[in-house]
Amino acid sequence: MAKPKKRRATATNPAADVPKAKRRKTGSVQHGASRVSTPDPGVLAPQPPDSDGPKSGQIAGGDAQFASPTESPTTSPTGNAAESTQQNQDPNPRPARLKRDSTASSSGTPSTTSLSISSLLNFKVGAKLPTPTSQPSEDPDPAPTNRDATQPIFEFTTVEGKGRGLIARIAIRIGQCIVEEKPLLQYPLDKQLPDLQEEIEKTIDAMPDATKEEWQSLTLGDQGLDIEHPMATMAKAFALPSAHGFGAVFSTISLVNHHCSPNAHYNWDAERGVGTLYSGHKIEAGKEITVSYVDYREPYHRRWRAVKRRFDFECNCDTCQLVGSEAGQLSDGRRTLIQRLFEGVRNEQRIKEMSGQCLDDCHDLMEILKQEFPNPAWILLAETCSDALRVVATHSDTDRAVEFVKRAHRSFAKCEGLQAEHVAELEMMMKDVTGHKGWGACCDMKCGYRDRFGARPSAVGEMDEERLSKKERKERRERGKQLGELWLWGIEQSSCTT
Ligand SMILES: C[S@@+](CC[C@H](N)C(=O)[O-])C[C@H]1O[C@@H](n2cnc3c(N)ncnc32)[C@H](O)[C@@H]1O
Repeated sequence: MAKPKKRRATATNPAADVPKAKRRKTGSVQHGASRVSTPDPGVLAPQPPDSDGPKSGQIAGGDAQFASPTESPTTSPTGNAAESTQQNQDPNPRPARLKRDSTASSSGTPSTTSLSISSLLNFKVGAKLPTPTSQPSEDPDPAPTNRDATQPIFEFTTVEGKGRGLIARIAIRIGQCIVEEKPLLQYPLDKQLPDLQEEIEKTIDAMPDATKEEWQSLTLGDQGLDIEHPMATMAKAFALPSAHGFGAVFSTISLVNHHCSPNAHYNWDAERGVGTLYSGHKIEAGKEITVSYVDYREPYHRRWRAVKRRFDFECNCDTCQLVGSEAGQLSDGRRTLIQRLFEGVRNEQRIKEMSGQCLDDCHDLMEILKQEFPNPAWILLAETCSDALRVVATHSDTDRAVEFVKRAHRSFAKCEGLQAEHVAELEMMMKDVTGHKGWGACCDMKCGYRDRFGARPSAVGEMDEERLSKKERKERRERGKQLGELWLWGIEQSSCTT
């Protein structure tokens, strides 16, 4: 998984969005899914074994924690998958195709620095993060967590045309934590192979035996490895983005294969220094668990090139196999549109001057995403809610912001867990939405926002509900819901005035 690129990197989500309070630094390895502060070059972080020994749910001796088949929190639509991406990576990642001992341990606590990873969420500088609670407040449909689980819900199997992969042993619910684990090691992605080789050798030498074994079990031979820099090429092949500009190699998560319509989502949790893998939608027993190594919103040819250039293989996933067919053309058309819409709704000038259009576009995005990913790409839906939140926050529209922040929180929580940094930020915003970094950024009374978006209309009349039949009450509620949706997205319809 060499060359991870920035998570959710977009032209309109610059590092400047990151709250200053969260741009902490340490002298060495840095953690945080996508933003870099200045890393101390060349510091690799060997991961010492947990002093407490293996915990339940870990791969023996290690820190990977799995969801338990016995745990069954309620689930609902949620979070999927996306790109875990970072762009400054190695050009020649090589796949390693060797068996691994699934009982080996992962380990270690990297020295951490925390950076805000919320490329889509803008929080005011100096805002204090809440301590994440076990359940999101006011979330009627909380994301399941399985962090204390005891049994793996997947197994490692050979997958045709891909080498090893993770297969669901049992049905996995939407938004379920599949695994979270500490990395075996981390390294700066911009290191050149000779330097990296040297540093990784030192790091491995310093590893406890159990960790060393896990590292070795990732690959059992030299196949695909650069003879002069075998360790470095191996690290590049298995790295996922961790702190900005750094890659992390995991005992388990690094073995998840790529798909252009993935069903799981990888995230780096900077606060805790762990990688997490959450299911993006229901995964049936026997199905492969996949993530996307690249920005899968792109059409086929761009994805193909990105995978080839950064990871040096040709994707054979179901979505890529549509190429040349009508379905493939439709998919490409939708993804091209999805990309354009994302770009448009993140353009600050446009948010200020064409807020109505931006909100419309967010609404269209939701619809197209649902068409393109019938198994919902929840991470993309979550991002869309965040984008809509930014639009309405810019214009100090509290009513809509409250709604979007709830939706974004719920979707992100299911993709990345309640403890993820920006999920915690959203949770705090749910208490005070004016804490959004962009709150009130547009003070221009000529922007037209107020003309177009009025206050929330009362969805239904004053009629006494008790006089209605059950059926009428139900219809009325449905109608109210529809009107609420139209209002939320600023969609003008005469029926709104019912
Ligand atoms: C990080 S490794 C994943 C684990 C790997 N399957 C193994 O056995 O070590 C990435 C490699 O897996 C293979 N792979 C992953 N996803 C694939 C896909 N969609 N199509 C073809 N090969 C894939 C490629 O060889 C790639 O270089």
